[in-house]
Amino acid sequence: MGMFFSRFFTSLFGDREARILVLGLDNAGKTTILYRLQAGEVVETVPTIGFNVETVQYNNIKFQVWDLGGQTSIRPYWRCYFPNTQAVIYVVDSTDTERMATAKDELHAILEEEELKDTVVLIYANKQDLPEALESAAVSESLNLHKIKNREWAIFKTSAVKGEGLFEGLNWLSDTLKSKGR
Ligand SMILES: Nc1nc2c(ncn2[C@@H]2O[C@H](COP(=O)(O)OP(=O)(O)OP(=O)(O)O)[C@@H](O)[C@H]2O)c(=O)[nH]1
Ligand SMILES: [Mg+2]
Repeated sequence: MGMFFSRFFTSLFGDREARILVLGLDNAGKTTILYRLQAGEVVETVPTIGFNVETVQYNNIKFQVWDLGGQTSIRPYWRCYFPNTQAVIYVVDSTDTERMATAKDELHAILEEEELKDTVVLIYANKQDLPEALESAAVSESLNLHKIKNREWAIFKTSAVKGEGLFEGLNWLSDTLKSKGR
């Protein structure tokens, strides 16, 4: 009953909440994206050891955005943050062709996780302001996105430094979460 009323009031007043994890290899631009979304500015970052968490209010959803460090040695700790997550934003450095295969493996490992099986996945093909950046179709192919089954996903080209594509992606995410009644 309590649950019913809280859902009812949420749909009436629109203050839905969603917990989002921002994952991806180190240097992909996760922290830059988090602060671009939250504060609208480019901050100087250092590699994240642990996490940053901020609230981003968008389209009547209060997103609780968790940005986790992506270095190889700390990736095993991502799983500590998996429970109760509605969406994953997976960030790829579109210029890092050398590590595209690693980025693919990490993404598909995430998609296999039981605790994340109901999550929606938004992929940001980041650093599009750089001339050597791969197009989203090439990133999509390198990451084997066509193999993703039984889950909503989308890829957006982004530049965290220019502030491009980020909110388009978040828009897709909020629409998708709303249509799933999350
Ligand atoms: N040119 C360009 N550089 C970017 C972009 N996004 C991030 N960067 C740069 O990439 C570097 C790494 O960015 P971070 O946001 O710290 O990367 P991260 O994914 O949080 O890395 P970890 O915390 O180690 O996992 C920084 O020098 C950023 O300024 C972008 O869209 N374009
Ligand atoms: Mg970081």
